[in-house]
Amino acid sequence: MTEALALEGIRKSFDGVVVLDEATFGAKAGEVHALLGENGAGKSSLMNVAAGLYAPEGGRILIDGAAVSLNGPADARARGIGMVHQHFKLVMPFTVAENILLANQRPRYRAGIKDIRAAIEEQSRALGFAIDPDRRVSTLTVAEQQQVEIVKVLVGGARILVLDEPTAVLTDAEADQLLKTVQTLARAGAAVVLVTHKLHEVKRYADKVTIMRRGKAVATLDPSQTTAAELTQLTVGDTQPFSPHVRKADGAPTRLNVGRLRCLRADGRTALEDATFFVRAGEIYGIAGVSGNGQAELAEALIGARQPAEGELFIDGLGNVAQAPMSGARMAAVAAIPADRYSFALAGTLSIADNFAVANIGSGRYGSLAMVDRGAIRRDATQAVADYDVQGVRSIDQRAALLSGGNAQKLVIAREFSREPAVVVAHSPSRGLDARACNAVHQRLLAARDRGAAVVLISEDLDEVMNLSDRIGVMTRGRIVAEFDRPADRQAIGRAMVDHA
Ligand SMILES: Nc1ncnc2c1ncn2[C@@H]1O[C@H](COP(=O)(O)OP(=O)(O)OP(=O)(O)O)[C@@H](O)[C@H]1O
Repeated sequence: MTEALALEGIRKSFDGVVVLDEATFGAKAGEVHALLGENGAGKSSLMNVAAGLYAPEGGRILIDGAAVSLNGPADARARGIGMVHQHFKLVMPFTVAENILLANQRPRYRAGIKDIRAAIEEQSRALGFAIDPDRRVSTLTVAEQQQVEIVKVLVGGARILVLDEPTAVLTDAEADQLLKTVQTLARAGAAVVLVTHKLHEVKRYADKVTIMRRGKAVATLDPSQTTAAELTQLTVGDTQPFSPHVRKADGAPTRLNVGRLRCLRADGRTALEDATFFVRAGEIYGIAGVSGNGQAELAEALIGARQPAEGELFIDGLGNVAQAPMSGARMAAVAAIPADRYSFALAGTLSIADNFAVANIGSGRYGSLAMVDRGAIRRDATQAVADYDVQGVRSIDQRAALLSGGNAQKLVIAREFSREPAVVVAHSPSRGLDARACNAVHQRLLAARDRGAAVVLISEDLDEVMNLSDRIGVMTRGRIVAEFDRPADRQAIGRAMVDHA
């Protein structure tokens, strides 16, 4: 059968650095084709070529067997290629319907919005999503925004669907539901490309898998005939599995104390309701729960990006900072690894060095604001990039937005751990990381704990929470509804999530 999408010998470089090196990839209608590869291997770049965002320097693009030259993203969309990006491209103050209308222009706004609303409702129903077309995107959780992105490309008539790490922000159950839906779309005739780092998704949902390494597609395999260990080996080479030892923090001082914290969402609805827990020095406190139950708001409140409506937030050495303005001392004390790195952690248009400096400037380590020691910043940024294996850095003066998703996350982590924070707040810290980088981040969290930091690990990935946490709180509807000591019973945690929902 002819491939719906074929990319042959694609070449692309940036600033003279080769990013795609004769990469070849094909996706057939009716199939889910996974694309695997370590952070920075070129997966997003290759798909950006397919989506008309990057013009290739060599090679051919074929749609249904016919060579085409894509004249930008609108041209790719018109030919049935729809891509959902790692970093969503939604306009936050607009409603769902307005966003989808914007991406799929209609001649007249009024008729257009009615028409689009009906299309959204139809697609959402078919996909099993509960999307309200009139909700403002800024009030949606990350998982809901992901669904809007998928509906957006389907409303646009995509039949070649490229999903760049679509489940990175979803819980296991949400991811399963999404991938089942995606599989159904494929069976109904779509060609689906699934960029992912999650091997179980490849094994369970993909009909084929292509592995990329350093800009090349090095193998295409049948996932049912390949073990997860073989896929890991092909993707990142050997990685060392590790087992975190448990540290008993009983009796250690409390470094973070959250009492009856209440936060409202932008639309006035309550996101956090009486959230109460504490974390001791030398302890990882994991927060498990279905996404959208207040985790994002909690993380934002803890890192100072959101002011709580009520409640207390004690940080060791700083006192109650619930209503306090952001300060250099707080930035120095709390390491912030938020789930949405481009909203809260990185400024894409600033250089890598400036992004590195920004969270450390208040500490006085680089002089005063009036006299910044740029030499020291450059030295530390260069060292951190090396220590944390941030790849794809031609120069620390390059814009952070040019890093691959996983490498941008490594930069955030490098910066946040470059000081010795008393409290670490990590929300989905391994989102978008390949197996090796994910292991490295887990090791860093454990090292921070062993050094005496209080670590809050918020993650929708229950395995991650269970593997690393010394204690686990289950969060439902903005409250910690149950707590478990290690070793926690997975079933009991699952029940707590559901019982209180
Ligand atoms: N517009 C751009 N300008 C400069 N460099 C770029 C640009 N887009 C991508 N790159 C570089 O190309 C390389 C491949 O990045 P890409 O995002 O394709 O990797 P990836 O396999 O998707 O990684 P990840 O799993 O981390 O998302 C990286 O080194 C990245 O910095």
